[in-house]
Amino acid sequence: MNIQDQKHLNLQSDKSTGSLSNQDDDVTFIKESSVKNLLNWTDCVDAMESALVAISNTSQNSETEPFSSQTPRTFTFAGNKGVLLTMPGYASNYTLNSVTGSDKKHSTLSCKLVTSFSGNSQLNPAIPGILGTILLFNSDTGKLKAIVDGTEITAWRTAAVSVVATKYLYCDLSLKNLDGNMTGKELAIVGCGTQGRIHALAMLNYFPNVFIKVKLWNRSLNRAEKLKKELNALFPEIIIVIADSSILCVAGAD
Ligand SMILES: NC(=O)C1=CN([C@@H]2O[C@H](COP(=O)(O)OP(=O)(O)OC[C@H]3O[C@@H](n4cnc5c(N)ncnc54)[C@H](O)[C@@H]3O)[C@@H](O)[C@H]2O)C=CC1
Ligand SMILES: O=C([O-])C1=[NH+]CCC1
Repeated sequence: MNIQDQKHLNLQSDKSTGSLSNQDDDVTFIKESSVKNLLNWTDCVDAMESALVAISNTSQNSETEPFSSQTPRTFTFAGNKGVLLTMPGYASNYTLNSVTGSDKKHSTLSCKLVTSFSGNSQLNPAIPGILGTILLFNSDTGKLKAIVDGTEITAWRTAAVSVVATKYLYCDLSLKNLDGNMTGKELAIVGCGTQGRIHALAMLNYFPNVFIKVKLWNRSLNRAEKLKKELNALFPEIIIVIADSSILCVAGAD
């Protein structure tokens, strides 16, 4: 949303949350930089875990159990330049344990709009190929409550779902049946674009003291080097190496 659009909606800045809210309509706009400040891995993984539980129950008739309703996403092609995806969804009776405890139930009605334009990486300056905007509605009245920049959320939630899968399909199994410990592990990241980067950050932040080494591979060396530098600064105790091939990257990794 550009500045003129914001003025048109008579949005006012809320310094405490970094959000912009239209007091007349009670529509809040949360821009990307504020979204980045609001996200953390514990809450994000918790939310994805709850969403997956709700998604697994589509019966729609529970007063108390989590359930969801989700139509297939639609694809609107903008010639051969890119595509606009619409992703509506409703989740009800879910908990966010890390935020509001296990008693409070939440419901969310929303629609995410995502564009995917592969040429964006060639722009100067480059912008992400995948951009998102999330519309949040009051789930009792259907009234629009918030417009949230969804680019960072889309990146985070994708990696957060991988963390949930790792937690249940790898860590539990590892602790119970495999080698019986969760330290000294090696993480392999194949591809160091948006998703490769955020997956590395998700795994290293959510599972502290688990990984001793991260192996990176990317088709072009410069992106692997950029991520190596970032991870070295954030996790100086972890060995970060660049593998010569994708096969060598995954060889021996956990
Ligand atoms: N960015 C996001 O938030 C989300 C992305 N996705 C999906 O994840 C995938 C990656 O997306 P991004 O990380 O955003 O893209 P990106 O453009 O940031 O990164 C793409 C990665 O793929 C590598 N790559 C591309 N072509 C290759 C080839 N022929 N051989 C080897 N490596 C190649 C690039 O070097 C780069 O590491 C896409 O399929 C996207 O649809 C899914 C959900 C969310
Ligand atoms: O599920 C999602 O949000 C996306 N899938 C591909 C691009 C974004």
